[in-house]
Amino acid sequence: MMDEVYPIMLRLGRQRVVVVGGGSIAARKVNGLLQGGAQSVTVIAPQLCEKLQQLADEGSICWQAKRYEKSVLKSAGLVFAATDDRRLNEQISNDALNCDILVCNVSDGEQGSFITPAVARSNELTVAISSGGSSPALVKHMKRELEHNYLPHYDQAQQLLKRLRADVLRTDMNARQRQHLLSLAVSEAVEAAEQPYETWYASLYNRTVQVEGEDAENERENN
Ligand SMILES: C[C@@]1(CC(=O)O)c2cc3[nH]c(cc4nc(cc5[nH]c(cc(n2)[C@H]1CCC(=O)O)[C@@](C)(CC(=O)O)[C@@H]5CCC(=O)O)C(CC(=O)O)=C4CCC(=O)O)c(CCC(=O)O)c3CC(=O)O
Ligand SMILES: NC(=O)C1=CN([C@@H]2O[C@H](COP(=O)(O)OP(=O)(O)OC[C@H]3O[C@@H](n4cnc5c(N)ncnc54)[C@H](O)[C@@H]3O)[C@@H](O)[C@H]2O)C=CC1
Repeated sequence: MMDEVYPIMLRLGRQRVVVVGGGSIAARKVNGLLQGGAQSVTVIAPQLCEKLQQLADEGSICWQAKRYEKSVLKSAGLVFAATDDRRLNEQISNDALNCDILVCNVSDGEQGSFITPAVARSNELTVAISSGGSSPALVKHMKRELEHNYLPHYDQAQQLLKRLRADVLRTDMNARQRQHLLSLAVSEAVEAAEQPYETWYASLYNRTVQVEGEDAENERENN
């Protein structure tokens, strides 16, 4: 049984990510990293599989054609120990942990400091699913289901609510009014695309101001 885990959404940007190993599992991790916006991925391996070779050829990743040595961890922010040698993966994990670098050990999930969730994406929505290492095949299945049957349903609502929230943040509504308006909007957003944005916005605004007015009146009466 794995310990509890704490999920976060990382902005990797130029952060240096080091992947040790160049096989199919390393390739899957690299793919996820690139999809997640990583701009500096270095792969350390004497040999690369076809997919990684292609990414190296097109300049999407950096390849150092050599065996692991501790110095490759220098200035890394994130490390994947993804060779086919369990003992080496453990060594890499310990080296990284000793330098306070976040590390994932692909041959023993309990050994590193993080594990890789399955990730379902649809536009700006990202859902990360984890079984804490107990069933990777199940989270892979759930990811597919979310991507095909669930997330697309919210695409339009997400775009609409993004615009609405930006507009609302520009008004002089107070935090309570904003919260009221936005939670009202969420309950309507899936259907809201059928009317012009301005009409919907005005309706939300009027209802929020009205409810807030009634609330303030009730408060005065109670005091
Ligand atoms: C702990 C973790 C560490 C980590 O890698 O981060 C880990 C560990 C291990 N996986 C193993 C096996 C498999 N892993 C997959 C698939 C995925 N594995 C992923 C994550 C994780 N795997 C982390 C936990 C995630 C969690 O549960 O929350 C996914 C979600 C994300 C990704 O890899 O990107 C990706 C699916 C997403 C996608 O495809 O999009 C499949 C299915 C398949 O390949 O079809 C199998 C075969 C079936 C099976 O065994 O269940 C083995 C045994 C190796 C051996 O036999 O030697 C270990 C070692 C161990 O158990 O510790
Ligand atoms: N976490 C996960 O999702 C999963 C993990 N696994 C584990 O992942 C391991 C790797 O699997 P694959 O990628 O399929 O293996 P693979 O055999 O395709 O690739 C192994 C890679 O490690 C490299 N390597 C070996 N010794 C090295 C060293 N000293 N320094 C640097 N690189 C070195 C090789 O050059 C090769 O590129 C498996 O042993 C298995 O335990 C397997 C399935 C899923």
